[in-house]
Amino acid sequence: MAETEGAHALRLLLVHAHPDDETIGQGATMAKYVADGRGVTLVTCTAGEMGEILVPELEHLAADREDGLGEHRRGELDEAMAVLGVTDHRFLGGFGTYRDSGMKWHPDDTVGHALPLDDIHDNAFWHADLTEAADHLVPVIREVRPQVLVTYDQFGGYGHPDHIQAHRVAMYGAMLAAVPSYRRDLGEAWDIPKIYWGGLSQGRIREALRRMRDAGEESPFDGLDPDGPLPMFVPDEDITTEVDASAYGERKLEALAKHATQIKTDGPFFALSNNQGAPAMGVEEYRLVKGRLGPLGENGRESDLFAGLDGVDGVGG
Ligand SMILES: CC(=O)N[C@H]1[C@@H](O[C@@H]2[C@H](O)[C@H](O)[C@@H](O)[C@H](O)[C@H]2O)O[C@H](CO)[C@@H](O)[C@@H]1O
Ligand SMILES: [Zn+2]
Repeated sequence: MAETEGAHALRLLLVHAHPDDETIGQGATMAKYVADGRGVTLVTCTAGEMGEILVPELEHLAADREDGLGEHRRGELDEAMAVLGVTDHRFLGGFGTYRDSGMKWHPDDTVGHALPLDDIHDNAFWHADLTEAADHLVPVIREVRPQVLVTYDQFGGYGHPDHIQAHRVAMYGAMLAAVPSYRRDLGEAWDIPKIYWGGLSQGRIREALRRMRDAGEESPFDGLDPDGPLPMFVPDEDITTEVDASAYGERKLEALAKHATQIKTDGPFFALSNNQGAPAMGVEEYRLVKGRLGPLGENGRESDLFAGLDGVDGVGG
């Protein structure tokens, strides 16, 4: 059961598609801001019912058997959020409203992103009505009144249909929530001052892949050439913000391990982290897509998602 946030002066809202995306993308940032006394609210759009199951003794939960993976991943998410200290996490529209769409890569390159399996469920998130889904987010935005929203880019990061849909719902919901005359029954309008898309820069992934190659480690990204083009990652020049939450890198790894059906702790992903060291896992990158950048560091990037908000409603000073 989500707890309503206390009166935090600074509040972050994250919108993600499946349990585990939040920790993979922003787990260290979430832990840092909770520790800094800021409000952190997570909205997850599906329960990940169609995911793979990396734990053999849980294979009976698969969608084509007992179809119990969504409920199990709800528990994994609870445990991961407990590790990060996040107490306010909700499912869009309530648990089970939207279902994981599954994924397969479309054979036609012009589509460019994964498409769900043909026989997906009626309430698959990919087929959600955008306004209906956004209307589940509007009251959350108007209740939480966040200064910062984080979601995916238009490609959903790596092209998963639910990530793309979560991006659309988050961006459209933020726009609708800001319109005073829109659905007054859903609360008083709130215009989120800063919106970011999470991302991983080509520079950081290239450096990590080269380090693993040189160390003879297996790469978690099959077939990626560290010296070749990396179009599925963000060009360095597009990254505006780098949150150094390296002090929470271990916490992030601990939370990732709670998503045990999805992430192997003895797999190359953890090897990547072990190779880089947990602190490196705690540096998380963002693109500011709405609002004003705060002060830039020597790296030419902003270091705090809440920077540059002076004088904005809800922020002291
Ligand atoms: C990180 C993420 O978004 N995971 C999704 C994704 O999982 C992939 C999927 O199961 C694919 O079939 C596997 O080969 C791949 O290794 C997985 O990462 O898609 C799932 C189904 O929609 C989703 O539940 C999972 O959270
Ligand atoms: Zn996902």
